[in-house]
Amino acid sequence: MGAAKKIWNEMEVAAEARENGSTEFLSSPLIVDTSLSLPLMTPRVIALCKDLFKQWSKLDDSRFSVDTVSGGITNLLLKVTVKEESGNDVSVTVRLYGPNTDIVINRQRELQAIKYLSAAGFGAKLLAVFGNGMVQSFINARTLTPADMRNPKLAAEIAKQLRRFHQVEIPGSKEPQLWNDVSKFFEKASSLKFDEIEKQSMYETISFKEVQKEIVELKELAGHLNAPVVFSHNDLLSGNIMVNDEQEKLYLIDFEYGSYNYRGYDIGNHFSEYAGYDCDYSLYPNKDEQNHFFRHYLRPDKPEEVSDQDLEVLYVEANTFMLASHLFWALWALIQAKMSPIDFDYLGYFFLRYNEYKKQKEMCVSLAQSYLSRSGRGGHCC
Ligand SMILES: Nc1ncnc2c1ncn2[C@@H]1O[C@H](COP(=O)(O)OP(=O)(O)OP(=O)(O)O)[C@@H](O)[C@H]1O
Repeated sequence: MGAAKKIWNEMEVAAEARENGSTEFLSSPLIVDTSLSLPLMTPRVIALCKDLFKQWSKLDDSRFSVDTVSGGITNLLLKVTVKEESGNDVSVTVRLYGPNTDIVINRQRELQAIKYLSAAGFGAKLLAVFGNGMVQSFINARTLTPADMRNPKLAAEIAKQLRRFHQVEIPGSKEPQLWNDVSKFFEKASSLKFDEIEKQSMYETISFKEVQKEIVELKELAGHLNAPVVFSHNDLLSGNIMVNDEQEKLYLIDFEYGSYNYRGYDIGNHFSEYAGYDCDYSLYPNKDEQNHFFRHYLRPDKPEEVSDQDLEVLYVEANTFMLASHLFWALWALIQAKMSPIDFDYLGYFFLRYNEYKKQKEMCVSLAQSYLSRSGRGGHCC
């Protein structure tokens, strides 16, 4: 391994030192223009890597290769591979934040979370930050498909990992952020103006009075559940879960939306993602599939010993907060429709999520209400 291992070790040592709070992140003020084509962007990414990692500063540019890993709907992710003089390759990922994403993503919150989550063994290691992005270790694993998530073995592993994730303690306020975020999104989403006439007229069909009423009622109902609050991932879709099949190792990645939140929200949001990229909500997990997940979440060591009562509590939480996740991503989509330069039908996505919310509302609300009346709580709710 020689020099390659040395460079890697130096990067990891620096990253670990920062995780222990002993130094700042490696950082550079450089910004890489995300509107450039990959060939034009490549020399700038190489210059950035040389600026950040002094061990690479004297290497010839021909030793670097830069490829696109994913142009997600939020960021651009690049893989940079450096060929060592010894012939060994070292790879890192360079994540370029999408323009205007700081409106929906709290970058300070994300960096703080990465520090502690990565120390607890979650996700990729944070190696450095720069003007409009961050450099992380490259994970050798495949990304899950939506169908993988309902594979019983993988679902059990996701549940187990999510339990561990929820046990990580992140310093700072432990207040659940869901309703703060929804309310911030609502403020922005309800006062947009689109230049395109078609978009503006579609936007004008939305009744924000109705949306606000839905938010207030759901918040009140959910409040009666007294749901446990944990540090949540909040965006556990298949693209944010990777698996190395040989090592049977599962990775939860991308903590952009992570915050203290209701555990049921994280799980309900994850279940909504069974719908996949085509948003086929008929793929939402049935009660047996949900219970399988809950058993492994609640008792990874003895899933069969979870009581019916504990299963019911989590079932009610997950399916009530699933409604909240539709509202959250619907409002998020409206903001993106205005702010994001990415060519995606965000306005259409608002309607997909909001209509699904309306479709599921009655069933989920009556599930929660009948649970609350049986358990003698929340007498006058809703
Ligand atoms: N450290 C990593 N190593 C290897 N591959 C990665 C790494 N991080 C992300 N990926 C791959 O890149 C894809 C996109 O990553 P990520 O979700 O972080 O980007 P994103 O821009 O936030 O995407 P989206 O907005 O669509 O959620 C992942 O699905 C995964 O396949």
